Amino acid sequence: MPSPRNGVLLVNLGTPDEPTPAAVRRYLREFLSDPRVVEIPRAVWLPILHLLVLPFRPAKTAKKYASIWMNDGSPLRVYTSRQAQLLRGYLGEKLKVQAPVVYAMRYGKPSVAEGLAELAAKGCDRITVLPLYPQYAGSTTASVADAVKSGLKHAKPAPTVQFVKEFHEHPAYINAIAKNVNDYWFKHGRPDRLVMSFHGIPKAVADRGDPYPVQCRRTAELVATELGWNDARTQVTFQSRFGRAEWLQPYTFDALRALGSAKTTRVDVICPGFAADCLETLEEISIEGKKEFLHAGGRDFHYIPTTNDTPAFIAALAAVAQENL
Ligand SMILES: C=CC1=C(C)c2cc3[nH]c(cc4nc(cc5[nH]c(cc1n2)c(C)c5CCC(=O)O)C(CCC(=O)O)=C4C)c(C)c3C=C
Ligand SMILES: [Fe+2]
Ligand SMILES: [Fe+2]
Repeated sequence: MPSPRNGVLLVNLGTPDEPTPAAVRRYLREFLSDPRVVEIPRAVWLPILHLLVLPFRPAKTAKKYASIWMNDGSPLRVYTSRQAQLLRGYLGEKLKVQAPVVYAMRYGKPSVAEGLAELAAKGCDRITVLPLYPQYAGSTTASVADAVKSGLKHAKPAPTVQFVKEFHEHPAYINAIAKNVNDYWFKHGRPDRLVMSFHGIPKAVADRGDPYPVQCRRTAELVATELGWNDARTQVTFQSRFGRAEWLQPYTFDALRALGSAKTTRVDVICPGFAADCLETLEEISIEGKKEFLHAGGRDFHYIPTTNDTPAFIAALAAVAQENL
């Protein structure tokens, strides 16, 4: 019997191929058609999506993507692909675990099915799927699980799959976030207030039992404690509200405006729920959030880049992957 061969599949959300309305429309069509993402009856949602969202939103969103685009493409893709490459090296050299690591995107390319096929072609029959979402949410994590299930429908023989449901309180993850903040503060000094901003979800979804907000608050508490800032200087907020329904509160922009009005001298913002910098951090927080704070009367705004390809975060991914190999 040949020994089983491990492989790791990192999965992130996905991002447009180009910062153009057409590419953004393709991306949003796939993303927002997922019933895990918009939990309203299809007969109600699909007409709204096709008549009110897809004709208008892509042009606006494409401009935002253009403002953060990197030489090598969308930041989310650039960092996710670096994470896969660095994790492969880390597992092999530091942990002596020979396991191919590939990345996939839940929406767009390379798809989860393609990632699974690539690992199968490398001879992997035990696959650890590591969604790059530290906090579990139905709209993100469970949607990756759906894609894995359908991606393996025709696999013969199907590999054994270990699915990482969450790592929101893993010590190596908490350490990577705290170290990133401390390194930043060592270079740039400390703020008066630290805002930890997480992507929101609809309040109704949370009320139906999604563990996401509890996990976000747990992560924030652990990071704050690690920093010695588990007190009134730190606050947790939720960003990226989509649509008119109520989302998790407090909203990040409201909090930034309130801090500005209170003449807070300096605010630093971190986004611990994002494994990679992306539109939601680089445009919404670093550009728009800064404007909100400064226009309201704040003086100094710092967005601390997320952990991206920092060694401590790669070590955290390696620890999480290894525990699930
Ligand atoms: C980190 C976890 C995320 C959760 C939870 C999440 C929920 C969620 N998102 C939308 C709608 C949109 N999100 C968009 C972008 C986006 N979202 C996440 C992460 C989470 N989303 C990331 C990493 C990104 C950035 C992608 C990139 O290319 O950089 C967008 C697209 C941009 C836009 O048009 O505003 C939408 C739309 C919903 C509805 C939802 C939960 C119900
Ligand atoms: Fe989102
Ligand atoms: Fe947004």
